[in-house]
Amino acid sequence: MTKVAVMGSGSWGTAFANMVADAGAAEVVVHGRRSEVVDAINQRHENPAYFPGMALNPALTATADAAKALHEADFVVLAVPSQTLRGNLSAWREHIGGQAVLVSLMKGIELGTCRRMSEVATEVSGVPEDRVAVVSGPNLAREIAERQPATAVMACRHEPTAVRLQHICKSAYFRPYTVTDVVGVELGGAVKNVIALAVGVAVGMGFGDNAKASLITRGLAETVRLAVSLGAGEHTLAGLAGLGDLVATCGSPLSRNRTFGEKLGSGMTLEEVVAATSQTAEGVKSSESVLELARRTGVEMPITEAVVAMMHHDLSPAEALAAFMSRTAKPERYGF
Ligand SMILES: NC(=O)C1=CN([C@@H]2O[C@H](COP(=O)(O)OP(=O)(O)OC[C@H]3O[C@@H](n4cnc5c(N)ncnc54)[C@H](O)[C@@H]3O)[C@@H](O)[C@H]2O)C=CC1
Ligand SMILES: O=C(CO)COP(=O)(O)O
Repeated sequence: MTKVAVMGSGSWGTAFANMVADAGAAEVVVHGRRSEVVDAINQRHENPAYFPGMALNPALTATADAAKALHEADFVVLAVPSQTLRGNLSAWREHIGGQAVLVSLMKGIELGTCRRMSEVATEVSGVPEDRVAVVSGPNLAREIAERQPATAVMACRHEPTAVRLQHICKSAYFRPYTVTDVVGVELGGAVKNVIALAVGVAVGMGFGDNAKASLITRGLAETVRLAVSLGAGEHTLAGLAGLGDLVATCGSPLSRNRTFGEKLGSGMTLEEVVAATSQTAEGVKSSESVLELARRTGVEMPITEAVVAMMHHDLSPAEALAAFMSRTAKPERYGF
């Protein structure tokens, strides 16, 4: 039987592993760092750190031994924070089999290098691009752990690899589509976290659906500008990994990025928000890499600029709003 190793037992790693176990076409093992989480998954079929009281598939197993998880794995699913992937994968690569497919669940851009996660995965592991895939879309982990219906895209330059991944993920409540535009899918996922921070700030400031919809729509426009400049197909951003994920994340109180922004918008200081956040809010760090990519490609990204200024340069939400609203009047453009 196909073996899937999910490296990371946090929110999305656990929900994804459980979803693949439910799909029934593969044997699934999760690698976690904490023995209490590993023991709880094996003995009580529960991850008390992320989804207390929620029943996981009893066939799902866990191990704290990375080599054991990776042994003879056909698919190696990477579910760690974007900024730690390079370090994590460096430790794991010697145990990854010669024909394994790497699958990134991550939505971030590496600080310093501005690399997408599939690029980091290829560079560190030596696994060729044809065997590196990305899963993205409107996938709030808790809803999927609750077995609510969802869709996603499985992206790989080599379509047969995406189809293999689709086969092991398809279930009664999860409908995966395939695409070959890895650049568009990864940029869609990384930038939506930045836009979700901005939406969260607006929500925290007490604004309603007009502000939210405006940020989502203009956020999509700047995402398309960047992604197309870097080689993506425009239509990908109108799909699940672009618009779909933006709508889900920006509309949901379950989003860690939106929640982070909301706390800042409601008056907490950045330090207080950081101290109150235990899970990964990727947009906080990735916003700097996204802005750097925009500068390199000469693309204008005003919402991203405002987010970077609020997250890293002490601009207050009120100042960011004033700066955004006083921009020069212009015709509406979607993309270019
Ligand atoms: N939670 C969600 O709803 C979704 C998350 N994602 C993406 O999946 C990726 C992982 O996110 P989550 O599972 O939600 O994050 P999380 O914060 O819930 O879990 C991160 C996991 O990585 C592990 N880890 C391994 N090495 C680490 C290190 N050096 N530092 C910190 N943690 C380390 C942690 O122990 C933990 O199990 C992110 O890129 C996120 O954007 C994508 C779709 C949905
Ligand atoms: O990517 C997500 C939903 O698709 C989850 O968003 P957060 O990381 O903001 O929780």
